[in-house]
Amino acid sequence: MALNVIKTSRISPATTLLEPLILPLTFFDLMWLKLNPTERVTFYRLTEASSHEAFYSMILPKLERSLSLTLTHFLPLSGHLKWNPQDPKPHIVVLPQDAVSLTVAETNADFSRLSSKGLRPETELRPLLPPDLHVSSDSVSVVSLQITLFPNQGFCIGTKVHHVVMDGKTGSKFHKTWAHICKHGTMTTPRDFILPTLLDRSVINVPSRLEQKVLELMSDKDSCLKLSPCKELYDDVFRITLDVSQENVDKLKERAKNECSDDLHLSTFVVTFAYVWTCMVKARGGGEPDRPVRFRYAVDLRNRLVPSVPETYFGNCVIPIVLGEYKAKMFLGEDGFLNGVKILSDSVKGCGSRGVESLWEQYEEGKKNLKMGTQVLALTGSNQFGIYGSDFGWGRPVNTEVMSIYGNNMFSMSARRDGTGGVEIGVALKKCEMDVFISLSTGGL
Ligand SMILES: CC(C)(COP(=O)(O)OP(=O)(O)OC[C@H]1O[C@@H](n2cnc3c(N)ncnc32)[C@H](O)[C@@H]1OP(=O)(O)O)[C@@H](O)C(=O)NCCC(=O)NCCSC(=O)CC(=O)O
Repeated sequence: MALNVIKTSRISPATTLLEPLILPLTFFDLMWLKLNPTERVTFYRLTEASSHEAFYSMILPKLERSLSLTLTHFLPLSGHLKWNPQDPKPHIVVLPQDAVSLTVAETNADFSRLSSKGLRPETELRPLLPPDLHVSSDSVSVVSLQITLFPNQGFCIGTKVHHVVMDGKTGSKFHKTWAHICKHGTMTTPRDFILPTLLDRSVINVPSRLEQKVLELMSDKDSCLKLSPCKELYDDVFRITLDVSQENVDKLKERAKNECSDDLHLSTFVVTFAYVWTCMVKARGGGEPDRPVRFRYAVDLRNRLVPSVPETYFGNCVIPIVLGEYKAKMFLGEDGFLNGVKILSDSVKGCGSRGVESLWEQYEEGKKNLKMGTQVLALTGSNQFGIYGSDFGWGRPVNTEVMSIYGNNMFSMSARRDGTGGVEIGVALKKCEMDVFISLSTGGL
């Protein structure tokens, strides 16, 4: 696949910032200081009438103008992460001249194949992501974007976002706001993403000692702005999207109910996560049944804190939940699915009743005690974000993929494109494990 970079521009917010905007990182932001950026690609099909010329004369200028307008509501995205030597913690700073880097590229690749849900090599999708976040001696940018045209077929928006600046909920709101402004030319307020965004950090009400704890665990100050080295990308990693229909979700819920009389929290999230994790453990092989496995997901605390955090809050309000250590054999047998459901059901129930400090302590302990060789299966994204609602004026996305799961042990979740319930699960695995995963996951439904 050939990729030709046409231009790289800097898109600034359509507002005049008279003074720098300084946003201290909260406990929930600091947690993600060392994490690799969240990466996503989203594909849009163009109609036959949208020629190559129309893309450059009409579509691209519209995308650029609406991005600039959107950034006025999401100002921190054009800024940088900085940590001054005299400050106890880092902050995001937005200077009047700051802008977001937008790369425009063209490719001769087959749009239909790359944007399909079928098996695709990871290496063919990664060029659709923008260049890495710009790191200088004392700061790092927080967002990088790329729009790639597939002439006469469609285009793709690739994003890299430093997780310290926003979580998945704020991120999907950004994407949907950009789409809405592009389609309608203005920000009439749709019900599901109320503007303006709230930058006030005082709405995050957690014990102040937690910030110190997270800083101790996450960083040494000298190297705080360097992200962890990227995970190695193997040539033989493939990606697939597993479509779990509402009917299949209902069957999984029914199966859990029939196998267990306990009062379980049987949500779509719980049953599909448990189902996929048993397939992932089995895909690794049953040769070492005593090997340690862990599971990780994030919980949104906006409605679980007291007082709750307004829906309009811009930033992070999620905390990772680590489940384990378990032995692989617990998920290899007939009762593997039910074991997963019980663990997750208890965990989700606990998120509502346990305080933030207790959730943090569990995570901290897990991070410190991680044994070498543990298979950590992590879930990213959520079926509650409605990411397929981002229509820029040329229809809903044909596909959207979280790309930062290439590390071979992560998978992503979103609601399905057609809005008829169920979920999509994005998986990236080495080919040998992928073959087993496909036969197990499709066979079991
Ligand atoms: C902790 C959770 C994952 C748990 O999700 P759940 O869907 O299980 O639970 P929920 O409380 O939200 O409730 C919704 C579902 O539970 C059902 N439900 C509620 N009470 C129930 C009960 N007593 N018994 C059975 N079902 C019940 C509802 O009908 C619905 O099901 P049904 O669904 O079947 O209709 C979620 O609450 C959450 O916080 N999601 C957001 C996570 C997030 O933000 N992730 C992104 C992290 S950042 C990231 O990853 C990076 C990035 O993306 O950029």
